[in-house]
Amino acid sequence: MEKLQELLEWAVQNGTYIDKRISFQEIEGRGISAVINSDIDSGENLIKVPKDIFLTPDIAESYFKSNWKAEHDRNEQLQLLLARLKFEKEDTIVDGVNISQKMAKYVDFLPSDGRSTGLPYFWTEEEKDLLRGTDAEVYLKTFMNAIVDEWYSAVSGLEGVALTDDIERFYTDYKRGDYNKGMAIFLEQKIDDWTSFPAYLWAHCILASRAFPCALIDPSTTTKLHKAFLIPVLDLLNHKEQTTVSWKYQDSKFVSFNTTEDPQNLKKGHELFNSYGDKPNDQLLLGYGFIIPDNELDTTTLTLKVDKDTVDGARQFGVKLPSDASELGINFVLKTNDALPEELVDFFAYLVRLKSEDGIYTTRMKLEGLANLRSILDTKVNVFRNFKFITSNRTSPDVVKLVRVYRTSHKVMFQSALDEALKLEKHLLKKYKPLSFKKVLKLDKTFFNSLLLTFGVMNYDDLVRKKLLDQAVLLWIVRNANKEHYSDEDPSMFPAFIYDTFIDVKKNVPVTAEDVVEFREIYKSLFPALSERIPEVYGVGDWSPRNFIVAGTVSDRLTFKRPANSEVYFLKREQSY
Ligand SMILES: C[S@@+](CC[C@H](N)C(=O)[O-])C[C@H]1O[C@@H](n2cnc3c(N)ncnc32)[C@H](O)[C@@H]1O
Repeated sequence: MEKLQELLEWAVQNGTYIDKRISFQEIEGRGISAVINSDIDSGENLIKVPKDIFLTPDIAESYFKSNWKAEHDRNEQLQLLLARLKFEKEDTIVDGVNISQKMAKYVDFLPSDGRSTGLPYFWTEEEKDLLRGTDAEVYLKTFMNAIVDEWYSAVSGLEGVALTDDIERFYTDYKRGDYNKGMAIFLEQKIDDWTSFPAYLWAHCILASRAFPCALIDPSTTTKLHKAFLIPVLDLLNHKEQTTVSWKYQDSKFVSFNTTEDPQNLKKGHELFNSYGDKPNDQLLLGYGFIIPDNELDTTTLTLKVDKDTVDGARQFGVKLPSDASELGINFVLKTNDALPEELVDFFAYLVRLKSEDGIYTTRMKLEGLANLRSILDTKVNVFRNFKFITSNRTSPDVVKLVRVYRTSHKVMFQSALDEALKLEKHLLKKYKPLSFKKVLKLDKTFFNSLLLTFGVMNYDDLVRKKLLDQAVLLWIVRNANKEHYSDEDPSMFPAFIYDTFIDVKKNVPVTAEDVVEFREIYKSLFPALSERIPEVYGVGDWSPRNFIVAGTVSDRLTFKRPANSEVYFLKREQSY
């Protein structure tokens, strides 16, 4: 708190304006926070910070000048300058100004070490393990690798700064994978070299969690939103989702903070919030070290790996894949308010399409695809549900609590996707009202009796239990093809689309040697017994093995088996909307 007071006094002495109705205090779980002392009815100009105390990339550029040899299109220079200000005892002079002295109160106030930034880069290995299998785990590794490379490129390109052996060794060992485990121990050491990786990572975390976009003060950076600068005091405000604020660069002299938050939320005792932008929990966790329970803007990723032909084929078919989709992975983003994106359903439909379904999404494809998607989502939910939290004296209760909420929010998103997939399946079945095999058995009493007599099947569930469902479907498809031979039966029992598909397949699809092998056993288990026992059904028309093979293809093309209850439906080949 003493450092906070010193920071505020310094800022005010240097021209900062802080509305008297705001004070700063520590709030459990959020650190320093801005609290309202008396009701605010208009949120204009509550804080104004003069440009003279900003820490900008320009200052960093002036400091490094021609000594800087590396490429830099991110925040490398400012991060390195900040690391120097924090961890180097010698003064840093920029264009004759002693920046170390000038910014001392600000730099002293900033978290004293990496761990205190709260960002997961500085978590213990045991804490990072708690993120296993989540998007945050992937981001953490990917970003850490990128920051290491960015740092090494920056420091090794610094003219006049000789890198220590330790630095060189760290980089080589890191690249070899020696730090895959053990990074935490390395990062726990006291930082005493401003060019070291821990110093740079600390500075990266400070910019990630406190900086503002340069575009605010420098129009030339409007397309480079990652370019950042620091505004003392304004960076003391915490974040609230969907709060409406604005920062204005007035007369190119100072940045003001303004809020149009509902005055009900600006009453005495409330906290004055900033907005860090609309962010899902992964971004909040990686950038700020906190997350929002029940975050309406949350997202999770379902990553699928398929070969290049499938990625290209899906695109050609018209599936709207994410732009970065490739054979390395397709990342489908599931959102809290859009748990089951259409393109994900389309992609799964595409994966199960048959040659005969080229060009359109049939209802069968949609239903079959959904069934497969549901099984993947179900696995995801179970992985989250069964995750065991291993805690020890190397896992802080705060981190455990945070990861619990994070993991729960992801489990909930996968569960919502699963619920949506089930709803969509029900909706499609209701909309297209396909003929169910259960209904067929009710209508076609002769056929059902034949199953009763030969297999002792009493009802549909019996068929499923005795694993005779698939055979029964094939038998009925062949019976349907033989419909002209059943003059006593009601012809409306035999739908034309199944008959027509049968004729079409028989005419156009060649029988392969594999087909013969596949159907031989099934056929032998049924014939000639069936035709001998129930000749009125199986002794008329064509019950040859060939027709069985054709029925197999017809079944592939026209049926969908609902995983929840093994109900089989016959679906016309038609576009699903
Ligand atoms: C820009 S600083 C805000 C000032 C900060 N509270 C401090 O003590 O200096 C951002 C940091 O504040 C904390 N923070 C901001 N908003 C928060 C929130 N809604 N919940 C929890 N922590 C929050 C996080 O530690 C974050 O990294």
